[in-house]
Order: sequence, then structure tokens, then C-alpha cells
Amino acid sequence: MTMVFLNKEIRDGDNPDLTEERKTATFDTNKMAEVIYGSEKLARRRREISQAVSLIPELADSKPLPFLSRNEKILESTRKVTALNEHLPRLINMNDEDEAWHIHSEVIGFEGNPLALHHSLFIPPLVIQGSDEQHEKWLGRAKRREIIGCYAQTELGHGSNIRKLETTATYSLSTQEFILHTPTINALKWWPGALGKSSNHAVVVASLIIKEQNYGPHLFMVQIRDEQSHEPLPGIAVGDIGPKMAFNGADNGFLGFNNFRIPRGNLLNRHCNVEVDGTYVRPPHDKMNYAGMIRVRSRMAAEQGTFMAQALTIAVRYSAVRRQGFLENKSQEVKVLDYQTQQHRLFPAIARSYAFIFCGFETIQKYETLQNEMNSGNVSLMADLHALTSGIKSVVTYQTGEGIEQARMACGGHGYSMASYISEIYGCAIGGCTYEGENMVMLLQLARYLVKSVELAMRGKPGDLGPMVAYLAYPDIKVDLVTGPEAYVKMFQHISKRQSIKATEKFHRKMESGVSRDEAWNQCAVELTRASRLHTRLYIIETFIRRVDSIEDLSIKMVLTDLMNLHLNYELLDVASYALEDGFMSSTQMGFIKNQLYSSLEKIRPNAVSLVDSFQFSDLQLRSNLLNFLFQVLGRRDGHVYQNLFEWAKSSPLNQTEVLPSVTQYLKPMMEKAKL
Ligand SMILES: CCCCCCCCCCCCCC(=O)SCCNC(=O)CCNC(=O)[C@H](O)C(C)(C)COP(=O)(O)OP(=O)(O)OC[C@H]1O[C@@H](n2cnc3c(N)ncnc32)[C@H](O)[C@@H]1OP(=O)(O)O
Ligand SMILES: Cc1cc2nc3c(=O)[nH]c(=O)nc-3n(C[C@H](O)[C@H](O)[C@H](O)COP(=O)(O)OP(=O)(O)OC[C@H]3O[C@@H](n4cnc5c(N)ncnc54)[C@H](O)[C@@H]3O)c2cc1C
Repeated sequence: MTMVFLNKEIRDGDNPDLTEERKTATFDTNKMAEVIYGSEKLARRRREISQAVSLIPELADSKPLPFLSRNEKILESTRKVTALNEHLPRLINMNDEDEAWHIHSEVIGFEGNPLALHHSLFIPPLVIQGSDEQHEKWLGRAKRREIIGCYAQTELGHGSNIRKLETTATYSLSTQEFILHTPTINALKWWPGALGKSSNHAVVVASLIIKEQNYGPHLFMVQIRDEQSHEPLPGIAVGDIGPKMAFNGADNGFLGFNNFRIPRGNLLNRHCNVEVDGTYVRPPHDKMNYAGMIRVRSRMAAEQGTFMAQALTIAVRYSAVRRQGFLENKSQEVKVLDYQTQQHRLFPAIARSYAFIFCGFETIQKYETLQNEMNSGNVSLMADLHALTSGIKSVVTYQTGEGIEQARMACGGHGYSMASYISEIYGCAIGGCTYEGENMVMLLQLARYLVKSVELAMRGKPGDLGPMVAYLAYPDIKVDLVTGPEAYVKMFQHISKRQSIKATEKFHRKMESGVSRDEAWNQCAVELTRASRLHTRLYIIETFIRRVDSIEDLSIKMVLTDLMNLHLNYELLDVASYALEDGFMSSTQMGFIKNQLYSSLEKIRPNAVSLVDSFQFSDLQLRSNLLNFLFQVLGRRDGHVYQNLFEWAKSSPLNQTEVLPSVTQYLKPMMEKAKL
């Protein structure tokens, strides 16, 4: 099996319809991959990792995953992740999180695995919140996978409102221990990934109580299972929460404590502390304990963009080999990718995938700056990044869900089959609307920041506005969209600014009319979330433009400019009513945007397959590999869809016998009875 992804690579035996598409590309997909992943080296490393994985048979799925029961899925994902563990040091740079993410996604797919959260949610809070001494004690063991961990914050009764978490960690002055307790059923930890059956350690978030005073949520390192027997330790109740919409290769779990004691040194205390005599040492920022969540959210734009890109790779390749119906030439049916409706369904989502990945890289860099600043005691960037990542997390997860669902529909009936793999991608990605902060809740967090910024602008203090919101004080000057991207940005700024101001004014009016602040906020909440979405979409547009501006290779710049123009017109059209409402946009401009959008679709068409090829997902990653089984078939790089769909169906366990017990036990007796 060849795993090399050369541009316009023509391989003997590939579906000629896909080969034809690759020949029309105006750019080199390897060069594009460098832009997507950040450098020649990073893109090459991904290819090398894919290649290496493809040569290790034990890392391939041993059975088609959609046909497995939940227990079998967990067993299979555990087999693969432990086999992978043996190879990891040879295959990746163990300190490179992106390489780790990539290789796990190759080997595991979207189903999840019992170590799914170990690297993304257990080790990071330990790094961020743990002291050097605590790193010494646990970090090495965690990195070597001597222990397996998870992040246990959410409870049965509370997830969004962390301040109301009911699990308590009460400091015992006499024994210098914390006593962890679950006072009610509602207080059971509920949802943490890998908690149910796999982890033997957890970073537990509990309300810290000292001398009957509640200091709010804090993070504790807790051993929950015996390292030898893997039995829960006395005082701990733990288990799996049952099957989910997707991600069923992971064991999301519940956890309860019955006056379970841990040493004082298990409070993660890099930024705060409880001294022996019970004195509480405050962190430099009230929400320091939430820093880990900012980190995860900052990574979500790139992650989700990649999820959507995988679904689109499947849908676009399939659309280039699927022929149905006629255009002018009645002697041959057309590729469905030639229909304008199909292009309109898929191409704006391709543009969003690129936009999210570009935006994601900027956000991750911003987080890294924050992390460095926090380490030297400067927390001034936290509020801005919390607001930004709250918005980005919400907008990208929602739009990714939309994009993946459109990809599924674009594959017609076969998109609905699990052979497409799109439902698994969707199920995993859409969880992002909920996990790491429910989207509405996070949009309202950003809205707090926007309202405060508008208030500053209203008070005539535009100089106090941060760079991300400086536009809230800009004057309204009409723009001519023909002049290019900057004019689109200005139009978007006007729309976003106007909505933020409108929502703030409404909020103020409500309060002036005597409604309490909280109630007024709730009565304006829909308008506030709209402001947050617009602000975030504007930010994503700006990062897209910045990235395209920075590109030197002309052929890449040209195709990305087409994609960016498509994005600008699609996004602006989607929110045009806001600008038509106050006459800032004319109906002529609206017509212009539509025409630009349709012409962008035509420009993208010859490059569509190569734009998705450029993500360089291996067939294994898309579950299209042929190594042992035919798991997913629609997105195959070689485009041979139909015969593999048939093979896939034949491998269904239902087809291993001609007459099922359902027939002998029920249908046959029913039919026999009817004959009497
Ligand atoms: C390839 C396949 C791979 C598969 C991958 C799939 C993996 C799946 C993995 C799944 C993994 C899933 C893993 C999981 O899901 S882990 C669980 C994640 N849980 C959450 O995200 C919970 C969401 N809730 C919260 O974060 C808090 O409760 C919020 C923030 C909503 C309110 O909180 P609180 O009630 O305490 O605050 P307040 O509203 O009174 O606001 C007060 C002030 O505080 C400021 N503030 C708030 N927060 C921050 C902050 N962080 N930095 C700086 N500032 C912050 C805020 O701006 C405000 O400022 P001001 O306005 O007053 O000035
Ligand atoms: C796949 C998956 C993996 C997860 N992994 C983990 C994990 O590893 N560790 C962990 O600790 N947790 C995990 N979680 C839990 C997750 O973080 C929470 O479910 C999430 O934060 C949402 O909280 P909730 O369930 O309490 O939702 P709720 O807050 O109950 O949401 C229900 C509805 O109420 C609305 N709502 C709530 N509060 C407000 C408000 N203030 N204003 C307006 N509307 C509001 C929401 O918008 C939503 O529509 C996971 C969840 C999922 C789905």
C-alpha cells in the first residue's frame, strides 16, 4: 500500500474520475500541506508517521469497528493503544503533542480509547497547576504511562456552573489531609472520559473547605484504584456511565467519595496553597483553577477544523466519482460535484476547515504566550483569552457540526451508511458543542467581555479597549466591497459592533426599567449570544486574511485567495440581514456578494479534490484502509467505492449466516401462523 501523497500523483488502477480531478489542480498539495500544518517539516513528519503506522500490521483495526459491540470496541481500542505505546518512542517525538494527537487519530480513529484523556486532560492540568515537587512525583509516571489518569470535574447535577460543584475537599487540621466527599447523588462525578473502567488516578475538581469556609473549586490529585489489582480503593465508587451518541471506545465514568482521605500535598498547588495550619494562599487570579479549560478550548478550533476536513475529504472524493443525472451532455452522467448545489454544500465548509485550522494555530500560540506569562506570575492576558476561546470554541463546534452533516447529506444514501464513517466523525465532533463548556454558556461568557468593552467605548475610553475589540469604537464609514478583503472586514466590523451595542443598550434599558441585573441579562441573552457569534466570526475572517497575506508561493496564494473570497462572501451573505437592516449594506451590494459567491464556487471546482487531498489524511485515518478489513470506503484515495461497499456489506456479521434466529424464532412462526 502506498502512503505517499504526491501532488497529482497518478497511480495505476486509481479511479479515472479522481485522477482527472488531480490533474486539473493548479497547485502542489505537498506545498499546501506545509501551509496547513505550519511548515515543510511538520507536514513531512505527518506523512512519515502515516507511512510508519501503515507498515505495522498490529496497529490496524483487526475488525470493522461499526460491527463491534461496546465491550469489543473498548477491547480493540485498548489493544491498539497499548500496541502503539510500544512503538511510540520510535515513531514520534514524545514531547510533541501534535504528533501524539496525529498518531492516535490514525490508529484509534474517532471511537475514543481508554487513554483518550490521559494526554489531553490529565497531564496538562498537572503541568499547569502542579508544583515542581508534584511534577517530580507524578508527571514522569504519567508520561511513561505507569499510571493512567482522567479529569473529573463535571457532576451529575452540575457541569456548566462550576461554582456549584458539590464534591467537597475538607481540610482536616488534625491529620493534615483533605477529606473528599460526595454528599448527594447529584454530586457524583459524571462524564469524565476514561474514568469508568480504565484510570487509576484522577485530577478531581472539588470545593475546598477550610474551617467551614468554602474557597471554591480546586484541583486535587487522587488515586482511585489500586495499582496492582485495579480494584477501586476503599471509600471510592466508580463505574462506566453507559453508551453514548458516539465515542464508545472510551469509558466515560462516574465517581463518588465516601470521606476519602488524601494527603495535603495532593492539592495541586503551583498557584495556590493550603498551609499546615489551614491558612489559604490565594492564586494570582481568581479563576486560575480554570486555566486548564482555556488551554483545551484554545486547541479546539484546529481540532474541529481537522474533524470537518476529514468528513469533507470523504464527501468531496466521493462526489467526484459518483455520477448521477445529466447536464448538457446526455451521453454521460455527470459527477455530482459538478452540480452547483453540491458545490455550495461542500466548498464553503472546505473554506471553514482551512479558516478554523489557521485560526487554531493563532489561538494555540496565544495560549502558549499566556502559559509563559502565567509561569512568571503575569495573569493579565487571562481575561482576553478566556473571552476569545469561549467564542471560538462555540462557533467552530457548531459550524463543524453543520459542515459534517452537509458532507453526510452530500453523499446521499451512502452517507447514511456507517461505511461512510461520517456518522462516527459527526458523533465525536458534535460532542464539542457540549464538552469543555456548553456553547450557549460560553457565548455568554464572551458577551460579558463585549458588554464591558462597549461600556468602555460609550464612556469615551476607546484607548482602554484591547486590540480584539478596538473596532467597537471605530466610526461607521460606508465601504465599497469591490475593493477587496479589507472592505469585507469593515462591513463585518460594522455588523458586529452594531449588534454588540444594540445588545448592551437593551441590557441597560432593561436595568433602567427596574429589572434586576441577572434578569435583564437573561432577557437579552439571545441578542448577546448573537453579538458573541458575530465577533467570533469576524475574528476568524481576520485570521484567514492574515494567513493568506503571509503566503509567498504564488500558486498556493492564488487558490487560497479563491477559498478566502468564498469564505468572505459566504459569511457575509449569512449575516447580511444585520447590515441591510440599518442600510449600511445596499441591495446592490447584496447582489454583488451573491455573484461573487457563485463565481468563487466555479473557481474552486477544479481544485476541490486537491484542496481536500492537501490535508493528507491517510486511508487508515479515514477508515478506508485495505490492510486487513474494509472499514470505510467512501473516502478512499483511489476512489474505488462501489466494489468496496459491496465487500463491506459482505463482511457484516449478519451476512455470516443465511438465516438469522430472528427469522426462525419470530418471522417464520408469524408467517406460518398467518397461513393457517
Ligand atoms: C481523532 C479523534 C479525537 C477525539 C477527540 C475527542 C475528545 C473529547 C474530549 C472531551 C473532553 C471534555 C472535557 C470536559 O468537558 S472537562 C469539563 C469542562 N467544563 C466546563 O468547561 C465548564 C464550563 N463552565 C465554566 O467554565 C465556568 O463555570 C464559567 C466560566 C461558565 C463561569 O464561571 P464562574 O461562575 O466562576 O464565573 P462568572 O460567570 O461568575 O464570571 C466571573 C468572572 O470570571 C471570569 N472568568 C471565568 N472563567 C475564566 C477563565 N477561565 N479565565 C479568566 N477569567 C474567567 C469571567 O469572564 C468573569 O469576569 P468578569 O466579567 O466578572 O470580569
Ligand atoms: C463527550 C463528552 C466528554 C466529556 N468529558 C468530560 C471530562 O473528561 N471531564 C469532565 O469533567 N466533564 C466531561 N464532560 C462533561 C461536560 O464538560 C459537560 O457536560 C458540559 O460542561 C456541559 O455541562 P452540563 O452537562 O451541566 O450542561 P447543562 O449546563 O446542564 O446544559 C443544559 C442546558 O442548559 C443551558 N444552560 C446552562 N447554564 C446556563 C446559563 N448560565 N445560561 C444559559 N443557559 C444555560 C445550556 O445552554 C444547555 O442548553 C464531557 C461531556 C461530553 C458530552
